[in-house]
Amino acid sequence: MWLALMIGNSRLHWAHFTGETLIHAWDTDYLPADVIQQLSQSQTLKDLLLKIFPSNEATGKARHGNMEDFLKTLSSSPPSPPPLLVASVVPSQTALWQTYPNVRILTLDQVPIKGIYPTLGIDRALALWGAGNNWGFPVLVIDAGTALTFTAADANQHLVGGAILPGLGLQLATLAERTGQLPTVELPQQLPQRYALNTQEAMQSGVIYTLVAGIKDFIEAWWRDFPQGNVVMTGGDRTLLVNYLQSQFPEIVDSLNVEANLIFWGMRSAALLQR
Ligand SMILES: Nc1ncnc2c1ncn2[C@@H]1O[C@H](COP(=O)(O)OP(=O)(O)O)[C@@H](O)[C@H]1O
Ligand SMILES: CC(C)(COP(=O)(O)O)[C@@H](O)C(=O)NCCC(=O)O
Ligand SMILES: [K+]
Repeated sequence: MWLALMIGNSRLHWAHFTGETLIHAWDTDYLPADVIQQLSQSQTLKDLLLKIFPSNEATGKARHGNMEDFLKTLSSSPPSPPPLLVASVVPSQTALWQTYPNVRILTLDQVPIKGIYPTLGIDRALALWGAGNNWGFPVLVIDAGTALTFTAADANQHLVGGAILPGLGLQLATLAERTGQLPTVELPQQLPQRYALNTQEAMQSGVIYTLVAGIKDFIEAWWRDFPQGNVVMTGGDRTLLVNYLQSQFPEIVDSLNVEANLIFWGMRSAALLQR
């Protein structure tokens, strides 16, 4: 067994693999440096997972099923800390994981997309590779994370390019942080009223309606250039975004694939290629 860790700008994304099979994926907050040090001494998988499973329910909520049940099902454990494959877009966080004994850090040159520019985020490259392997190329990946990114590759698995903008959460947070009167606002579960009559809903409306319109525009432009092109959405805000899109442009959602684990598929494939 082995663990994959994708370090994003908001949090850590984990996956537990047995060989090529993804058993379980979950997210946690960043871990303090001393906890990472302790992980190196973890003798069993359960031991290790208990350390990286935060007590805080909200941040530790497993993507699939319940973590407690999952831990109970673990029968065999390896004798030493399990191999850890790390990909990161946060260099200060990557540095903390260098101490882990059985660690491998993925780099951009290990992702077989052609025409990659040197500063492309490895999360974007891995998600693109994972999506193309599963649905086929050409493919456009929309990653609704801290930043929202569009990343596309053509039928020859060559990078077409993409775009980066502040994600849903970041747009709202920036408004609250950089103004004198705007409050902290959560993302609503459903599409709000476009014409809001209070500040919170006005912020939600502005951020959500413009982002949804922008996503629709990117997807339509993609289909003009690549009529057979696939579109895959991932990232922490994917479900909310699909809800919003569904209310306004259901025909777009019909042609959209939504997958939480794209980056892990890319990591699995990159790991296999390196062997
Ligand atoms: N527990 C959580 N912690 C942080 N972000 C969360 C959480 N649950 C949902 N989100 C949403 O996920 C988004 C971040 O997406 P994610 O893909 O996890 O980020 P990254 O990969 O950049 O770390 C935030 O904008 C937020 O709205
Ligand atoms: C665009 C990103 C900040 C997205 O990061 P995320 O929101 O997934 O944490 C990351 O992919 C990155 O730092 N990219 C480097 C610049 C580029 O891709 O061109
Ligand atoms: K992202």
